Amino acid sequence: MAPTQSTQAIGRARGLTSEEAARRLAVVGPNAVRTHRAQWLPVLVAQLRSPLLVLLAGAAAVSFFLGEQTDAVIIGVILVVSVGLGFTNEYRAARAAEALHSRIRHEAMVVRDGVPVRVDVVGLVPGDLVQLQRGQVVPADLLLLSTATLLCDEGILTGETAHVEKQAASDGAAQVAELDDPTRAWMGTVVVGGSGLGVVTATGGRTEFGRLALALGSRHGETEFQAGLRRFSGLLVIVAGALTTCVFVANMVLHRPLIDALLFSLAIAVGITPQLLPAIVSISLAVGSRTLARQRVLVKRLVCIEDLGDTEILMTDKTGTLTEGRMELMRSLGPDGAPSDEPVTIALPCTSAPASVLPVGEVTPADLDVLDAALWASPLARRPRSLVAPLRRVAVLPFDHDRQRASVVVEHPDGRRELWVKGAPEQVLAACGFVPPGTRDLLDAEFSAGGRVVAAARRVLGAGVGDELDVRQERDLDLVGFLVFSDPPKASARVALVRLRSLGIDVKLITGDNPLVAQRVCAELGLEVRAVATGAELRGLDDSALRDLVAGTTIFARVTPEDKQRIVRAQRASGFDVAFLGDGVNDASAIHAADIGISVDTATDVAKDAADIVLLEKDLGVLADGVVEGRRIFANTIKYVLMGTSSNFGNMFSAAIASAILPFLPMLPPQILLGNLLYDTSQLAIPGDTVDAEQLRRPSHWDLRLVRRWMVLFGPVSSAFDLGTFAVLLWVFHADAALFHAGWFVESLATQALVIFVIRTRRSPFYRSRPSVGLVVAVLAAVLGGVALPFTPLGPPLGFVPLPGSLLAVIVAMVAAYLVLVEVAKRRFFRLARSGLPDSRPRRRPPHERRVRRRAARFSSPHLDARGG
Ligand SMILES: Nc1ncnc2c1ncn2[C@@H]1O[C@H](COP(=O)(O)OP(=O)(O)OP(=O)(O)O)[C@@H](O)[C@H]1O
Ligand SMILES: [Mg+2]
Repeated sequence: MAPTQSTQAIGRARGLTSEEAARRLAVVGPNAVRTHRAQWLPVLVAQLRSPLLVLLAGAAAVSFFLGEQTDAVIIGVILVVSVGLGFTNEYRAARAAEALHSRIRHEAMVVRDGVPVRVDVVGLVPGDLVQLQRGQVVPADLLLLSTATLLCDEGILTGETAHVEKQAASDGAAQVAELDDPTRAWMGTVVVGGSGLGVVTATGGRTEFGRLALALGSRHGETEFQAGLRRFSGLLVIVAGALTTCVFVANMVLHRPLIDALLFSLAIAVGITPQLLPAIVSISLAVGSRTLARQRVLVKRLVCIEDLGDTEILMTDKTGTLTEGRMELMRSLGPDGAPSDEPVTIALPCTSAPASVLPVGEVTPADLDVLDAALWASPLARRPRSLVAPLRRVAVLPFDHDRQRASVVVEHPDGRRELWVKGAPEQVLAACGFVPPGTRDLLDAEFSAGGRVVAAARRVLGAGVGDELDVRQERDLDLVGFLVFSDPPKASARVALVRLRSLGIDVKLITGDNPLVAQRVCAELGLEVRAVATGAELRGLDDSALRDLVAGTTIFARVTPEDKQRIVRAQRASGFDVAFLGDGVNDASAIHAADIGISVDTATDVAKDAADIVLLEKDLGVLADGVVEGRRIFANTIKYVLMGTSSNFGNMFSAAIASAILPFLPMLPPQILLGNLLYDTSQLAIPGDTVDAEQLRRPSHWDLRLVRRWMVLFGPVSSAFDLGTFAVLLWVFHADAALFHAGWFVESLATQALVIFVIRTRRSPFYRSRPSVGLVVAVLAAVLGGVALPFTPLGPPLGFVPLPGSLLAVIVAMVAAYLVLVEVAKRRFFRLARSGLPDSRPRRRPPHERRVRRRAARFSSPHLDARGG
């Protein structure tokens, strides 16, 4: 356990001076458990970590000393260029990720030089005085100096869902802190109620949370997409390993020179493995994140873009997303529906502003939430404002999303005390002693009109009663009336909903508001509602009943934060990829529970923190753009994968077979590597390729089985074709080794590079889909370069001779025939794939680990020593 700061700190209500804070920061380092600085060394090391490259370099070195200098040098150059290519692309992407990270700031309220200032959480040092408020993530381990009904959710540390009540430390505070010590607030936990002030005792890696986060390692958890990539690479490694071994053994049996056989088999293995896959993915993501940033979507981690593309169900809140979110008080009504000032009067002091903001007249908009701010600003509140100004607020029980009420004990100048309550009408009526007949009908009519309705009620207290206020006192109230706020549907949301539907995304509404209001909003926006459920209906259900209900329901209304989370879980449990969009404290746990958590720049800390994606604007249209971008990236990555598993793979496979049959090696190791390099370079244009509109219409999913079936079908098609080429070369052109090498080099490069035009689209024939200019240029350049090579001065050292015109003509014809063959096979393949083939979904990561990682992203610094001690 961390040693506590001396209790003298309690006396230092002025906090640290800026100089002292800077001095301490220099000593203890930033308050971070991660670094997001792009570092070139690890990127380079990752490039070199491929055992294949190391083996190949080793073998080349050996052959250098055995006298094969030219070969060895050529291989060396090709390897350096390959690694350089991967490195520059990956590093550029890492820089893009760094830039992205710096755009999302996390701050805490800290007292420095005697005044409260906002400080980047990374700059906190032991001894800093930190203010805590509902919705905040505790920015460091704290010893609490004062609290006001401070409640923390420590689930991130303890795994328990119960909220923990905190209290201020007395002077003789224990020197050793235990996790269950109520006078401590721990970094990474969430303030769910009340407020407090604490002094920082530990930062960064020395906090409880820091230890937990560091134990997980600094790498981010895999997303579904990355897991898919990893399994795919694993598949290829196995295939490459088996093939290489066979080739090597066969060549040994044929008494070929050891080094030649080794170099040849290694070159084949290099040819098969998709070395550029990581680079392709990184470029796609970096380009995608820049595009998204322009569309006002910030992605916390690059890889989340692809998961965004997976979205099948979007669960969203109402206020500000489907509605304008700019509230205006329209009416203040008595219980009978007649206009009355009284409800406004009662409601005004029931704000979440701390009780210390006294008298009531001094409440400022900064202390208020949207609804309360609208109330205070309303012209209808002019007279009531002067009525409440002389009142004293004795005690406050702030609004919370579970009970959906706010209460306050007010004292009149003559000493009379009253309990004033405002909140969701259902909740306030439940606490009223008598409800006049007709009131519920009045209420339903107001709800159906779609506005936000809040009820006000009161109870007279005995003299001197009410210094302390708790929930049990919210009873036997007299209903005073209702406040009706307008919150009109957003015009842009209608268009966005249509777009989301056309993307195959099912939109559902989860709100704390009344079901009739939710229905009205959906009706106005044209969102088809299958069924409506309220939080109360869900609470009695067990998991499987809940899952069934959630599956068929569009609107979930009057839900608590806990309900929101359960709904998201239940929806995911039926196997769908669920995105959740919300901005309040009450949304944070649901954001965490979703596959893709989405929040808004203006959201509360916790919501923003829990999110993978932050919208600079709360707008569904922007989100639809993000989904499209995610799918585009995914589609392009899959193109590369399918490419790598068809011709490229087939060519290497035929070379392997041919090596066992031919009297000479079918291609020399440097030639294989060079062809591979040219091919790879042309593939670097894939991330910028266009994607057919129909491919963007469905959620994207990794389907390893599809890839495997593709490989099994197209590998042999390509190989069969190669064998045909061999036959032509040997028996028609009577090629010797050099001519054979040159002929097959050109033919294999042309087939494997050009086939992208067939594979990149599911349309048939392929020319009905237009590729990007960049791709066309890159592929043609690679192929023409390959064809020209034997005619250049580079030809002879590489072991090529110029091709006769007749052979070139035959190769052109064969390549054309090959493309037609693949086209036909492709059509059959996708027809088969469409019928049947249930999706095999990968297992998901344990949610808790994911939460720790997401929260750790908050405590990230661009400095290398970020791990702090
Ligand atoms: N400041 C407040 N004081 C009193 N009652 C409030 C206040 N804010 C909201 N309410 C009541 O509580 C209900 C639930 O509000 P809450 O903010 O929890 O819903 P929400 O789930 O965030 O809704 P949305 O989906 O619109 O964002 C509201 O419908 C309203 O009746
Ligand atoms: Mg909300």
